Amino acid sequence: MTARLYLISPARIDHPSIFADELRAALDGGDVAAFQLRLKDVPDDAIARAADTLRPICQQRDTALIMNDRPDLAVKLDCDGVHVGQDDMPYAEARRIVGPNRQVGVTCKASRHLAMEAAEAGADYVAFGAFFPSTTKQVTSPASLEILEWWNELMEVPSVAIGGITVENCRPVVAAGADFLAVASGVWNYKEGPEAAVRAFNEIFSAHGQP
Ligand SMILES: Cc1ncc(COP(=O)(O)OP(=O)(O)O)c(N)n1
Ligand SMILES: Cc1ncsc1CCOP(=O)(O)O
Ligand SMILES: [Mg+2]
Repeated sequence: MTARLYLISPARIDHPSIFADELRAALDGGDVAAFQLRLKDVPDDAIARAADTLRPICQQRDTALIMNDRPDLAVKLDCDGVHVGQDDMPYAEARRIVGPNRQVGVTCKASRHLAMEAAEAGADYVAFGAFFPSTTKQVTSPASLEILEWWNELMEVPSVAIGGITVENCRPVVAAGADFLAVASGVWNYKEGPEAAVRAFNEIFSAHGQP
């Protein structure tokens, strides 16, 4: 399977209707499997405004809308899933809140043990990282490519690679077998703009899939 892009939102979206144009442009650049609304320290009503504006854009393009941290808001705002980290809540609690029909992804940092645990419990994907220094989040768990190779060899549950991934540095992550590359800055701050970034990532994914 070739890798796919998992887009992470900027940490703040102060004007959802302006950001909507940026998101549309990014998604026009090519395939994006998922878009995660990751608004940190933002009031619920602002998260709701952003979700309501961005949901139809994701739906039109078959991009799953994933809520970060908050399974309650994933349900309330009709998202396709939720992502929870080790400091947010246990997988089982997130699953109980969202039910069986929404996706639950779990941060597993650089830990084989956390990933096995999450997969056995029923997570829809496990996220490993950080693979590179990130300007979006302080990296506390540097991950190496071996964990992706090991996971890809042994397990069916999809893996997400995250942390400082860019068009320029992503090739070894793709080659190591990551199913999804989760990217924030590498898309929003790409020198030629988000649409060009999504196009460039997809060109790399397709080239890797060629015999
Ligand atoms: C796809 C994906 N992977 C990892 C994370 C990080 O989650 P977490 O450790 O809970 O940190 P915050 O993003 O909440 O700051 C993620 N959000 N998405
Ligand atoms: C949320 C998160 N978790 C580990 S690194 C990271 C930030 C991802 O953003 P970027 O692609 O800009 O490094
Ligand atoms: Mg979190």
